[in-house]
Amino acid sequence: MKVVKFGGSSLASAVQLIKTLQIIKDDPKRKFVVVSAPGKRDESDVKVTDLLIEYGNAFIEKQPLEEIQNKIIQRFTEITDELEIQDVQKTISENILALADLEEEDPARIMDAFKASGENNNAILYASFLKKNGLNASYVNPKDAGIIVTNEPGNAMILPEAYDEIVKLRDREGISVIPGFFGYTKDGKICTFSRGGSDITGSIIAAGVMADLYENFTDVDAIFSAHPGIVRQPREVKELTFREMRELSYSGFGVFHDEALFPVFRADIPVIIKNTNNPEAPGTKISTTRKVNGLPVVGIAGDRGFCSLYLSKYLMNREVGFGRRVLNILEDFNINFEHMPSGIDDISVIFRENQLAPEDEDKLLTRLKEELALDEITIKHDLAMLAIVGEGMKSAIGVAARATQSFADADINLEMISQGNSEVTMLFCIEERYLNRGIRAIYDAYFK
Ligand SMILES: Nc1ncnc2c1ncn2[C@@H]1O[C@H](COP(=O)(O)OP(=O)(O)O)[C@@H](O)[C@H]1O
Ligand SMILES: N[C@@H](CC(=O)OP(=O)(O)O)C(=O)O
Repeated sequence: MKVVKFGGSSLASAVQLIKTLQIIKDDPKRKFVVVSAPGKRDESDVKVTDLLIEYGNAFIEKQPLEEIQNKIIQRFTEITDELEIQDVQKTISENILALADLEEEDPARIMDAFKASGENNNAILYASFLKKNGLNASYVNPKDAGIIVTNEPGNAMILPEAYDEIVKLRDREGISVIPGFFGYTKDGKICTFSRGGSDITGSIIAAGVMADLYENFTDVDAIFSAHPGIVRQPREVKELTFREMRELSYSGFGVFHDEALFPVFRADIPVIIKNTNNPEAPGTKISTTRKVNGLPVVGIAGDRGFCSLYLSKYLMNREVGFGRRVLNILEDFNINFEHMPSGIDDISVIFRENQLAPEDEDKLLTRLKEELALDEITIKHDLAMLAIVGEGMKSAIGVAARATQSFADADINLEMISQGNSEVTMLFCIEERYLNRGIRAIYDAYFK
């Protein structure tokens, strides 16, 4: 059996839903369908999830709700009218309006209940659409599916015991349509995954039902070696390992959520990324191993929004526990660091800017300077991390040399270089404003 996930772009309009119907009909093994909320119909459009966030904010701030409610209902009505499944529209409209009766104080929980209703109502809609077209399909609420998650609004994680329930879905008759993006806490509260989290639901269901394949349908023929908005017509990647995909997703490939790989990786279930608009294209396969085709690098990813703390102290190398004390102070500020390159007498800590509230910056620097008796401490903002990824890098010589030369030729100064022991990724920290130029330079160096 196969688990299929349709992303927001695949369900943005009636025309898109009709394409997905053919995909489901083409293969009777497609027994589990995980759906996102309707996404963007074109570049200028707004995703239903973003409309629901606007609705949730208006509700929290006790502002008028009618306009935004109508906008959301209208998005669904356009689809149900065109697909002639108007009977289900009444339920969806009522569900959207009922959000305004929510009795909940915590803004984060309110927001999750609002966000989740995009996927939930779309699953109700989608099951009705499949039935109308002669398929034996039914909607399954994530609670009934057994998707029990941690109590972290907007950032939930699946609990291990959830799999004991999810496996029971195998016995269901017909096609099960499951909303993506959210689960329930042990005490029955809705909690969403982080943004893009329907990919995670698909992976959880695939691992839970022990599927043969997890098919993730999106709007591109394959995963490309670089973001198609940055490099013109980048090369398609036929195969990736889980490790390569994890590194690329984490470093900025928005096409597949980085946390979504974990369940399928552990269960050793291959993933295929395919295009709803061109399902004949072979797509990109992600699995444990792949043939290394001679090229050391498979992809180049980049992400903005980092900052770097530079700490220096003469004879730091002699001080036992120095690193631990730095990290303890960071922990007090709830900062999760990404990288920590070090020299003899200095250490840098790179973390995402959103980890540190601007009003806390001075406090953090003062505490570090005083408690660690530093000679110097500085913080640099507006940095980007650029990652070069490929299993083939392990056995290739000169990968770093070629990259650093390309940065030099493109007139880009390197703030930091780091290569993990796995040798699957090499990371470069550069100024944010040079990120796209850097990606293009590195792409040309490895693929042209
Ligand atoms: N390296 C990449 N390869 C393919 N697509 C990428 C890459 N990096 C970013 N993307 C973007 O990811 C988009 C698909 O992801 P997403 O918007 O989450 O789709 P969905 O609506 O199917 O969930 C593509 O349209 C593309 O612009
Ligand atoms: N709709 C949610 C979850 C999701 O996965 O959506 P998409 O498949 O459109 O990336 C979001 O926008 O975050």
